[in-house]
Amino acid sequence: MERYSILRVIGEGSFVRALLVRTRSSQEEHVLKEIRLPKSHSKLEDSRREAILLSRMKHPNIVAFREAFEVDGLLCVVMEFCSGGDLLQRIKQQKSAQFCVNDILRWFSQMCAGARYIHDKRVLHRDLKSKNIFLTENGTVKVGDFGSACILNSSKAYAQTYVGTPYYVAPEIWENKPYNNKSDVWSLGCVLYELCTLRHPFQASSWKNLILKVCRGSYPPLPRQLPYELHYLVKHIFKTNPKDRPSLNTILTSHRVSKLLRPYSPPEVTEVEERRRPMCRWNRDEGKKVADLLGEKSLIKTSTFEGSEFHGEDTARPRKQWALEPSDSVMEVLANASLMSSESMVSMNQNPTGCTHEVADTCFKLDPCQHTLFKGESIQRRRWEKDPPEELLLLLEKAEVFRAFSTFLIHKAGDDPLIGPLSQNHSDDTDGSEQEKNVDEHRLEPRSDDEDTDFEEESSCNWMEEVEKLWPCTETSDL
Ligand SMILES: Nc1ncnc2c1ncn2[C@@H]1O[C@H](COP(=O)(O)OP(=O)(O)OP(=O)(O)O)[C@@H](O)[C@H]1O
Repeated sequence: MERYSILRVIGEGSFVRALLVRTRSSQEEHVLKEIRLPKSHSKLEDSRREAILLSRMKHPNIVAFREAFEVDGLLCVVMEFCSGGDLLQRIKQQKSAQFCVNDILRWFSQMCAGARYIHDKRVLHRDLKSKNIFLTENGTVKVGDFGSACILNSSKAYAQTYVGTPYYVAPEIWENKPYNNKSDVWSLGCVLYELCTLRHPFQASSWKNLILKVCRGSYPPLPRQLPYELHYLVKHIFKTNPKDRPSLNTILTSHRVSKLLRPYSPPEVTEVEERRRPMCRWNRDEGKKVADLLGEKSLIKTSTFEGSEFHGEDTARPRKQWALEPSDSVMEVLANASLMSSESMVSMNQNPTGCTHEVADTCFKLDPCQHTLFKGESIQRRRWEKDPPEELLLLLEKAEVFRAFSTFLIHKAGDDPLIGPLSQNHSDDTDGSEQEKNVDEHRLEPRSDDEDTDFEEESSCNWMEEVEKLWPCTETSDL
């Protein structure tokens, strides 16, 4: 501890204190998080999780870990200081001025790159929200706060309780279904929506309405002036069935929005993508065939008088043409050129079912009874129930809003969950939800992304139990 001098306290909760410190040797500023260590062994391990997980993450879009140590019953985690503050503060600073599209794309691309790295390590963050996404001095986005993260297929006991923030929690969590990488995607979708609108996508004055809206994927549409790709992405991310949601890898590489995001990806990420893309090379025979064909095409073209029609001239202008045999240099270039394999064509032009977008669109339109035709097969699409369990809704209906305040303890924060950090006031006139459903069903309707669910936590969390614990006086016989 003597290696650091404390500059100021930047945040304080019941168990955690965040300090801005200066490292005496280098004079660099860092954040030192002091976490009060619990007495019980299992909870002790939980507390160490953030330090352990953070120490394993090395990525330009993840808050860098420096060191961790224990002293006087405190776990101290020292990490990079992001002097630009968090995204929530940044959004609030805007007041009502919208962000420019470039900023939205840059930040979103970088947070996806950071979160994809986490998923690649089979870790779920589980508390992605604008408050946990930081900006450095030069405007780089860093995903932080791994206090709620979990390693997949780890302790089932931990998996029983989903630690999250209600505004950002995916429908499958409320529906008591297994959560997976797509649940983090939902949360990032909420952050993206906030960047686009400066509002939460799901806003309500009661728990029941909040959960209903989330479970129906019902949110006010994005401003029309935003690019079509962003509309499409948000709609895709807020699919209530996680299998229909794209993974972060899809978003960054093969989604309609990818080409808009790519210029903003950190160079390291683009390089990794290049390495992931299988490289195929022409062999010499194939190269010769293509070169021959090109040669023929040139010959055919040269039999017409280029430009005469357009310019109204009838003078023949001879074009350069290949000799009958393609030159050695052409053969050389073709032999070494990378050929886009059919696999990468799929990622560029097709959805993960293998249909091109046009074909898949047709499949979708021809398919009112939820069957998707592909390669002559009829594949039954699985669907999730539309609404959360009736039992849960009845419980929530009985719960008074002020009790919802304590429910937020499940999510380890102290604010009223129904006054989100961006909520203007407690009441919400958008509780009526159906009209908020996005329109343009055919154009924007994304298709199932089953193969894209990288991994899934085996045990589901049990919200029913959590809610019942909070409202023990509720007579279950009344339900
Ligand atoms: N690496 C960092 N760089 C800059 N500020 C940080 C960093 N990490 C945390 N902070 C800030 O420190 C404060 C406390 O953060 P901390 O993660 O302890 O709790 P919190 O975000 O307030 O609560 P929660 O437990 O809900 O995440 C917050 O204002 C946060 O923005």
